[in-house]
Amino acid sequence: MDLAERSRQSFLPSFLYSPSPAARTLAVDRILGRSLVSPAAEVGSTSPTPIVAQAPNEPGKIEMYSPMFYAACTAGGIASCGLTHMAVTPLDLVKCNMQIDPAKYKSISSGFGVLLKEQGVRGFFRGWVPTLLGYSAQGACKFGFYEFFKKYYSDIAGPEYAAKYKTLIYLAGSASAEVIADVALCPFEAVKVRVQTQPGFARGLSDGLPKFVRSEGVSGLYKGIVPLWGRQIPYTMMKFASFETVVEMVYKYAIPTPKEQCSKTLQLGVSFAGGYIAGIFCAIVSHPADNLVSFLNNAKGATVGDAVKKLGLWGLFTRGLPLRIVMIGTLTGAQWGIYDAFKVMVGLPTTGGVAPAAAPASERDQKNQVLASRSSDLDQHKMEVERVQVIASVCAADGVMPPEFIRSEHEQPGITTYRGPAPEIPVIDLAGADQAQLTIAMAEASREWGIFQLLNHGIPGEVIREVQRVGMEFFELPQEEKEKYATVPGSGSLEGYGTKLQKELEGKKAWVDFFFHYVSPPSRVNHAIWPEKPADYRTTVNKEKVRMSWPVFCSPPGEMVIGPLQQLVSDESPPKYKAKKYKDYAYCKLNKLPHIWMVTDIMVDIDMKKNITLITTHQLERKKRPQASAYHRRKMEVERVQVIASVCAADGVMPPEFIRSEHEQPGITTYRGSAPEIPVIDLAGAGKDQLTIAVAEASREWGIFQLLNHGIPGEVIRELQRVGKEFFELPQEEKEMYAMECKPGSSEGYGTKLQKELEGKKAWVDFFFHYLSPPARVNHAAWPKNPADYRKANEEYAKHLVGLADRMLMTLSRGLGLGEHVLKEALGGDGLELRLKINYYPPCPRPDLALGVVAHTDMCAITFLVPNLVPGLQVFKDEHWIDVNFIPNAVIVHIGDQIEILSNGAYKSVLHRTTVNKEKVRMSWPVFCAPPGEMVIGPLQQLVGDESPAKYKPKKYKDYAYCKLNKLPQ
Ligand SMILES: O=C(O)CCC(=O)C(=O)O
Ligand SMILES: [Fe+2]
Repeated sequence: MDLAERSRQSFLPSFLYSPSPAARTLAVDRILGRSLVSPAAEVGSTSPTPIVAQAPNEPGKIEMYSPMFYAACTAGGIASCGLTHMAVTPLDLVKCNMQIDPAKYKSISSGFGVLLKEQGVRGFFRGWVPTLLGYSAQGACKFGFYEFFKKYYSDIAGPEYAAKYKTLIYLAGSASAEVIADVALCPFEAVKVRVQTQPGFARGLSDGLPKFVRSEGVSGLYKGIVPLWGRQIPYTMMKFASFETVVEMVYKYAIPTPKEQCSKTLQLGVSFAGGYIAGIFCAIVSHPADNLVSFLNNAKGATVGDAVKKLGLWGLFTRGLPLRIVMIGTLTGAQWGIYDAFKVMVGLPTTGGVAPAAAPASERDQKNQVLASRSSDLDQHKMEVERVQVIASVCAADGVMPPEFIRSEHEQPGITTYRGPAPEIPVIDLAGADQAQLTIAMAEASREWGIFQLLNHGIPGEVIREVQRVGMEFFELPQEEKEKYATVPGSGSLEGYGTKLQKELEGKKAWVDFFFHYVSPPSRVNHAIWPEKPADYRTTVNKEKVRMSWPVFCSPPGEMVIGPLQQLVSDESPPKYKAKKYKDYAYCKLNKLPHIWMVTDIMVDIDMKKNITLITTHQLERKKRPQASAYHRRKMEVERVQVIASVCAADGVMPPEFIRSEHEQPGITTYRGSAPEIPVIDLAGAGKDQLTIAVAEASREWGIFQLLNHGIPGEVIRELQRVGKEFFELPQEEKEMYAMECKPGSSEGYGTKLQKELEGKKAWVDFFFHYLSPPARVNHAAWPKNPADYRKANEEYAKHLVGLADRMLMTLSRGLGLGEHVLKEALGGDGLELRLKINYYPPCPRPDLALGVVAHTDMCAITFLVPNLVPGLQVFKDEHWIDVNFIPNAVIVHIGDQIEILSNGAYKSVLHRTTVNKEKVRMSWPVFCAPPGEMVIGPLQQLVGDESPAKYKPKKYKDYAYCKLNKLPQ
C-alpha cells in the first residue's frame, strides 16, 4: 500500500465507506480521504505522517439514494405494514363487521364473542392473507415512494428551500406515496372486506379473488379507491409529517448528542417513540370522522347533524379516544420501529432527525467534478483545499459528517454549553452616555468580559445589510467561481477565500469557510482579491470601508514590536508578556508554536518535610495546602512534559490532553497475541549478496529492522546516551536556555510539541534536535554546553553514523537492482543531512492512556535509532500495533518516506509510535537522514516504466516537508 492509499484507509469511519465506485465514493475520497494525516512527530523538518489504525472493511453498505437504498426502504415498508396489519386482523375483522352489521356486532368485546361463537378461533384470522399481501404492497409503496418523493421534492426545492419548507416536503412526499400505495392496496382490501363481512362468500384470497372478479369485474376491485384515498391520504400525511417533526425535535431538544453518535438502540427507541407520538396525532385528528362513521353505520338513515346532536361536539372528539390512541399509537410506533429496525439491519441510518437539505445529485456531481478536475492540477495547493460548504452539501444527505469535525467531549457544544441562567455580555449605548461614562463602561466591559455590544454605533442599518447581502451572494456563487479567490498556502498572503486546514487546537476542523481581505489602510487594500461578483461588491464595501473598519480585525503592522506598555509596568506589576514583533507573534500563533510570549507561573512547593515539588499556580489554587508549605514562584515559558510529569507523579493523575481517545490508547490497541519480531540483520554474519537480500526484504516487508554488528562501538553509543541523559537531568532553567525558538527556519534546540496533533492530544515527550552532519549544517552553538563532553560524544557518534548510513544506502540501492551509489546520489550525495533527535519520555502515571510519539512515518529518507533499555517503540504490522523488542547494542533502522518515494513504493516507510512507562524514563536517539531541502525527490527513473508507473509526484524535499507539517495533501 502506498502512503496516499494508506492514509485514505486509516481513519475513515465505517459509515463513510462506500462499496461502489459511484459519485459518493469519489466525494468521500476527495473530500475526506486526504484529511487523515496524522501530526508531525517531530517539530521542525522531520517526520509527521498518515495513518493510525486500519478501519475494518465493511462490505455490503448501502449508498444513500441509490437503487439499493430505495429497494431496502421498500422491503422495510413491507415488513413494517404487512406484519403489523396482519397481527391486528382479529381487531380489524370485528371493526369491519361492526361497521357493516352494527346490530349484531355492538361493541368490540361483544363482537369478539359473536365471532368466536359463530366461527371458532380460526374465524379471527379470516382474511389474513389479503390483509398481509394488501398491506405489504401498500407498505412497500408507502415507504419506498415516500423516501423517493421526499428526496425528489427536496432536490427540486434546493437545499435552502428544502430546509425552510421541510414540513411541506414531508406532506407532499407522503401524499404522493399514499396515492400509489392505495392503488396497490385497493384490490386486496376489496376482497378482504368481502371475505370478512360476508359469511360463506369465500375462505380467503385464493378463492375470493376469482369469485369477486367474476361477479364485479376487474374494475370492481377499484370501486373503493376514492374513499380509500379520502381516508388514507390525510392520515398518512399526518403520520409521516408528525413523525419527521417529532424525531427532529427529539434529536434537537431532548438528546444532547448528534443523531449519528447515538447508539442504534437509542435511535430505534426514538423511531418507536416518534411513531407512537405520530400515532397519537393521527388518532386525535381522525377521531371525529371515525366516531361519525361508526355512528352512521349504527343508526341507519341518521345524518351528521343527528350524530352531533346525539354525541355532542365533545363526545365526537373524545368518546373512545383513549382506546384508539393506545391502538393506533402502538401500531404506528411498531410500524416505524420495524421499518427503521430493517433499515439499521441493512446498514442504513434510521429515518428523520436531520433537515432534508440534500444537494441535488446533479449539483453534487458537478462539485465532485470540480474537485476532481482541480485535483489534476496538483501543483496548486489551493486546488486541494476541502471546503466546508462542499463537504456540508455532500454530508447533508445522510446526516453524518467526517470525524475530524467531531469535537472531543470537552469541546462539544451539546455538552459544554451552559444552560443555566447566565449574565448577558455588556451592552454599551454610544448615544446614551457622555465620554466619562462611556470610558468607564468600556473599560469595565473590557476588563471583565473582553467583549461587548455597541448600540447607536453610527453605522446605518442599511449599510450593514448591504455588506451582508453582497457577502452572502458571494458565498452562494458556484464553487468554481469562489475557488478563483482561493488563498494560497505559503504565499505569505492570507487574503482570499479559505478554509482552515487541521491546524486547530486538538487537530479538529472548524465547520466554516471564510473570506479575508483588507479594507484599510488604502496602501494595504488589494482590490484584485476582492470578489468580482456580485457586481456591486466592491462599491458597496469600498464605499463604507472607513466605517467598516469597526467590525474587522484591527492590528498593528507586522514590524511593530508589541509588549506591555511601559507605563503599566513596574516592580509591583512586572511584565507578563514578552515583547515581540506582531508578525512573529502571528507566526507562532498560527503555527501553534510554544507560547514563548506567555509566561506560565510555576511554584516550587516546599513542605515541612522539605520535599520539593513543582506546582502550577492553578494547581496550587486547587490544592489549598495548609499554611505549612512555602512557595517560591518562578516563571516557566513552555509546559515541558518533564515538568508536568514531576507535578503529576504525586497524585497519579495527568492532564486530560494526554489521554488519547480509545482508538489510540496503547492499553487498548497494543496487540497481545503472538506476533512476529521485526527482522534482525547481522552485518558481520553475512556476505554482501545475502545482506542485500535480507535488507531489501526487511525494507519491503517491514520498513524497519535491527542491525547487529553495525560497527559503531558500544562505548560510543553509551557515551552518546550518557551525555544526552545528563542534559535532560539539568535544572529546568538551564535546559530552557536551549529552548527552540518559534521562528521560521529554526529547527534546533530543546522543545516540546504543543497542540499540533491529531485529535488535539499532546505527546508525552520532550526532545532536543540538532544537526550532526554535514559540517556546513552543524551549528555547535545550538548544542548543549553541559555536560562538558556533550560535543565530543556526539561528534564521535556522528562520524560512525555517517559511515553506517552510507553503507545502508548502498545496500538498499543494490536491493533495488541499481548501482550502489544511486540512492545516496539521489539524496544529495555528501549533502545528505543528519539530524539527531533526543526523545525524553518521563515516567507517566497512565502509560495505558498516553502515547509518547504519536503514530507516524518518518518524513526523512532513513532513520538510525538507539533507545535506552526501556521498551516503548511499536510498529504497525498486519493491522496490529506490535512491540519492538530491542536487542541491546543493536541499531534500529527505519525506512522513511523519501526512500519509499525513490523506490517507487518498493520499500515501505514504517508506521510507528511510542508508548511510555509508569516508573522509568525512556529515551531514544533517532538520527534522521534527509536530502537537502532543495533536492527534488521522486521515483527513480530506472524504476519507472510502462508496467510500473510513478506512484509519487516529484517535489522538492522542503515542499514535501511543508505539506506534511502543515497537513496539506502531497
Ligand atoms: O522513541 C522511539 O523509539 C521512536 C521515536 C520516533 O519515532 C521519532 O521521534 O520519530
Ligand atoms: Fe519516528
